[in-house]
Amino acid sequence: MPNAHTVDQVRAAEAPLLAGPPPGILMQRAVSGLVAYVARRLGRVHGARIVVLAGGGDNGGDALWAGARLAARGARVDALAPGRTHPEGSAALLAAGGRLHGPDPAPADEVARALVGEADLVLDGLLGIGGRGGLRPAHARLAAFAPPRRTVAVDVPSGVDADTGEVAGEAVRASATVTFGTHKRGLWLMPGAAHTGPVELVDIGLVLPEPDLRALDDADVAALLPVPGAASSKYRRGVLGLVAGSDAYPGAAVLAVGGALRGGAGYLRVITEGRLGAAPGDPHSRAADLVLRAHPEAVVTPIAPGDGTAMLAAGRVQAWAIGPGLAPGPPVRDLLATLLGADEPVVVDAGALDPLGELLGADPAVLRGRSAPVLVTPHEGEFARLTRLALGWDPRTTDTELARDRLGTVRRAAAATGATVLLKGARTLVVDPAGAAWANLTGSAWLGSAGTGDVLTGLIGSLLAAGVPATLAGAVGAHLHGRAAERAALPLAASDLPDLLPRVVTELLDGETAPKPGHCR
Ligand SMILES: NC(=O)C1=CN([C@@H]2O[C@H](COP(=O)(O)OP(=O)(O)OC[C@H]3O[C@@H](n4cnc5c(N)ncnc54)[C@H](OP(=O)(O)O)[C@@H]3O)[C@@H](O)[C@H]2O)[C@@H](O)CC1
Ligand SMILES: [K+]
Repeated sequence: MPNAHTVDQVRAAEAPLLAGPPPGILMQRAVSGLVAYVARRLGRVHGARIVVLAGGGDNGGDALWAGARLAARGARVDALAPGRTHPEGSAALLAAGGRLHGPDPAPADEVARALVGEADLVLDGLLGIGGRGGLRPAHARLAAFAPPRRTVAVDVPSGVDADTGEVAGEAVRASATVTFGTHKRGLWLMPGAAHTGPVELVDIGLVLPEPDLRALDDADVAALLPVPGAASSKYRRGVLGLVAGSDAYPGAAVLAVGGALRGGAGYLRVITEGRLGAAPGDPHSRAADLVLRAHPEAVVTPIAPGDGTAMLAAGRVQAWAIGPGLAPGPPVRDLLATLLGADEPVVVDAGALDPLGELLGADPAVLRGRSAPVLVTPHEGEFARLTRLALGWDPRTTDTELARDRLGTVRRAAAATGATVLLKGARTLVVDPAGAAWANLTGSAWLGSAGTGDVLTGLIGSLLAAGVPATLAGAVGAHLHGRAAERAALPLAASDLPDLLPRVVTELLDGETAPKPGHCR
């Protein structure tokens, strides 16, 4: 299981190792890992042109020492220093035949631009975990010169807050980040996570405490997946009640059903909202027709809008998912209130999120009396609306807070509402009311298209129905959903995802997609 720690946790873990002999051992371990990565990436060190962006702290020290070792192996190394430099690092570089530009006089922009333009690789050692606030102007100017495809960030892309992922002003964009000891939390949190490229973890021998943020890898997900055994039956594997689809939005139900079926639900009851047919007891809905045409294995019950009694009468379930393709309004609020009154786990998405916000606004304790969890799955816009309705947060402030401290903001929302919050996005986060948090490391930017969230809701609902605890159901669902997206033909459409899940699950269970140690995308 990959883990991420806060800067304070890293500092505390480093302290005993820094206090003991031999001096500088941690930095030399870090440098060895960094040089090994660079050599592997370049293929040939001798004759390669390397530019080091060297800040004044130990992060600059790492980059300068790496530069020295690469220069000793025949690379041409130029270091650009916007201020004072790490004394031992710069001395080592000069002794190995490297060149140091700056700090007095400061390297001219034309010189920096020319060197960086010719470089095979740029090592960003401007700032690491000791950085505070936005980059200072001289650092920011150099950061702007770093070419994203040829830049490797040392520990953290400079300008990205290592704790929160905040990017205040200019920040290096790297094609990869080599980080030391553990993943820094900010590497997994947007917007900083967009600056890292793949992250390579170098073990420097830290003994670390419980992580502040976790991620699942393929092996974790394979171990958590509910797999039927000899004693399984369609009921024992879990019955999901999926409330999705209306006459206005029937397609969302089809997508959610696809996700649910490929999530392994043993039995799927689909409740669609429609108008009542001509004869009493003859309800009819477009969503029901579409679902049955696409997925004949689903058992579909059309109900009149807001008819909670008919919804519950569809049969017993182990978990509910509600929202895809529903238009927010009083009928959905009634259905949701009915589900909250029953004590099964519930996934709340899309058209059921505003109604949940209203229920929470009217009674902040509405989720506290339940023993079964409620998992909400908003994207950023829906999160801002949900927290406005439920908690009275100003949506503009919420947007700012999400950019400043995404994890902290989601933790506050989960704690205040009593819901487990899955915030969808480039690095989906899942946080339970007690603050336990997972970041999802799979996926592709192509997932940002209509309908992909409906598939995710069905998938997570299936996992909940099979008995996977809510936070893990969210994290496992997001992982599988992301892996499916990585395998999609491009451009991806949401309806491709359910059909890609069987291959993903098969590979996971066969152990074929295990990532390289320490590597996350
Ligand atoms: N400790 C260890 O054992 C190991 C540590 N390792 C490495 O050390 C790194 C941490 O090193 P660090 O603590 O020296 O911090 P780091 O980020 O290099 O520089 C901080 C200095 O920069 C300045 N500054 C601050 N904010 C700024 C801003 N916005 N814009 C511009 N400048 C700013 C400020 O200096 P000031 O000018 O204020 O005196 C501050 O003192 C870590 O990321 C890893 O790479 C590895 O070798 C493994 C072993
Ligand atoms: K850096």
